[in-house]
Amino acid sequence: GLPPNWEIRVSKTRGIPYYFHPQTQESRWESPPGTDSEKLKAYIAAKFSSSGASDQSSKPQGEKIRAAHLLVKHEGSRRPSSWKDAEITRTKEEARSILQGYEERIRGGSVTLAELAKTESDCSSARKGGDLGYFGRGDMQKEFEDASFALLPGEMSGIVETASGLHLIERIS
Ligand SMILES: N=C(N)NCCC[C@H](NC(=O)[C@@H]1CCC/C1=C\[C@H](COP(=O)(O)O)NC(=O)[C@@H](N)Cc1ccccc1)C(N)=O
Repeated sequence: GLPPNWEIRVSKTRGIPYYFHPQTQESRWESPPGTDSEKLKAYIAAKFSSSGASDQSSKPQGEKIRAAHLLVKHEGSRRPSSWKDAEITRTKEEARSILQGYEERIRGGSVTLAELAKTESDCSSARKGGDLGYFGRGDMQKEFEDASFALLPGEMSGIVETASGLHLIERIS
């Protein structure tokens, strides 16, 4: 797979995959150092060969993936309320630092995303450890979809922002 926080995206102009690092906004054609190239080559082949041209529009429509997420909402969320909190008043920056703490603990191996999501996620999927089941393109908000589909199974995203709030996403399959 890719080193953490790197994503694979498809260049709209050249229709080929490139590597993107959301936190630094860095993008590059060649894979970042630390990439497990055998696994990545297999992933790219699987992901882009079936659709011929690698642009997303010709992607087989049925492709579904399964992912879990941990959502921390904030005062600017489209629905600042959840099973945990009738009225969510934390700021977006407070939400970000909370989620950064969770991300460090998960990457450090002391806790899993599913365990934290159960008690901490502001999404109703918390009761299932954040598991959203299978979904395809067009089901989720675009930022969430793009981040999820760029993950290899077993990989976790960095912090992803949607109108719902801030998420950590782990692709299951
Ligand atoms: N499986 C699907 N197709 N379910 C429809 C998803 C709708 C989609 N949702 C999102 O994109 C975000 C990312 C993941 C969760 C989510 C938002 C919200 C929380 O944010 P809020 O809406 O208060 O702003 N949780 C949900 O929707 C939950 N039903 C997800 C879920 C819960 C339990 C089991 C399965 C799925 C959207 N297009 O808005």
